[in-house]
Amino acid sequence: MDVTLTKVHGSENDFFILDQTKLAHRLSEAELKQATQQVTDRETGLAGGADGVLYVDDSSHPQVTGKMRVINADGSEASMCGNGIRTVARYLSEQKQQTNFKIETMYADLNVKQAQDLAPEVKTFQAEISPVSFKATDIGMHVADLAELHQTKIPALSKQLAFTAVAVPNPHLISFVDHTTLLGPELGRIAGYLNDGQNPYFPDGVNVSFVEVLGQNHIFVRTFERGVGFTNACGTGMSAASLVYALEQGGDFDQSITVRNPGGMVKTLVHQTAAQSYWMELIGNATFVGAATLSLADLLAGNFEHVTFKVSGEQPAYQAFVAGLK
Ligand SMILES: N[C@@H](CCC[C@H](N)C(=O)O)C(=O)O
Repeated sequence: MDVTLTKVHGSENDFFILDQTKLAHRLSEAELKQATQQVTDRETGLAGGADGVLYVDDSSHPQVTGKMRVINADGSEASMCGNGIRTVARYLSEQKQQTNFKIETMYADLNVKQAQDLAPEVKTFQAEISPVSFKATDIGMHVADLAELHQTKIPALSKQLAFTAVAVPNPHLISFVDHTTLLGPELGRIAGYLNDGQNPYFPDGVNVSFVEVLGQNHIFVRTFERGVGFTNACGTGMSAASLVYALEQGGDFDQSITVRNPGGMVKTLVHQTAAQSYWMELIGNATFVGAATLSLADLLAGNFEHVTFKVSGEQPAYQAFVAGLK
């Protein structure tokens, strides 16, 4: 039996979409992990590898169009993926002929919709990012018995940098930095340590983002992701960074925030619904790079010698969009 994996990206945070509803039988939990580790490997994987695999399935929830599960490159499961959900939104939109619908994720059924293209021929979708929590118990954080972490130094990590931790609902640690620090080695050092599985602060790991303020409602976010490492962009990280920017650094609620990243640019909106109750909107490209077809046996064996890869032709428009960013 043949399987098709669609290679996609949001801000060059790249994934394969595998639609379980098209298979004769659903992959087991062990197969999901095995297939993900094999296709994502940057050296030996499929079509240059990827940051993870987005598994699409039917949802049993009423009024929900489909379900997304996110498996990181290392085989761990993430509760959400902001760049990924836009590409799954586009995939389901084309499959089901809908433009405004809900997708089931681990903790919430999230609203998604087609948005105005960010640039010519750059298909764009927007997604609700929620639920938000600052509670240490929701973040998996153990820092000096603190119930929450806001703009606080953790001397074991850095004597200079202050951090805020938030779950959206996957866990994020955010620090506002200058340009030199944004591009320097500190992010890799700190995030590498916090994702080593041994440290006492985030035993299950955490996505770590450094943020530079470029102007009013204009930020740059660089992220080291749990379960992956450095990625070109992290959608939930950019949403979390936008929220912390609005709360701590003078960013505006309910107004478009431009978020640059190493792979391009997205827009976010941060909303407050009640005291300490927030949600965000993430708007960005949902680009299909191409489609790989191979046998299920080869997928599970990690044998990519007999793959047919059909290029979509969308990537030049995306690259022109990035080249035009100021
Ligand atoms: N790249 C994603 C986040 C993927 C999950 C993350 N690695 C985690 O383990 O929480 C995004 O765009 O949000």
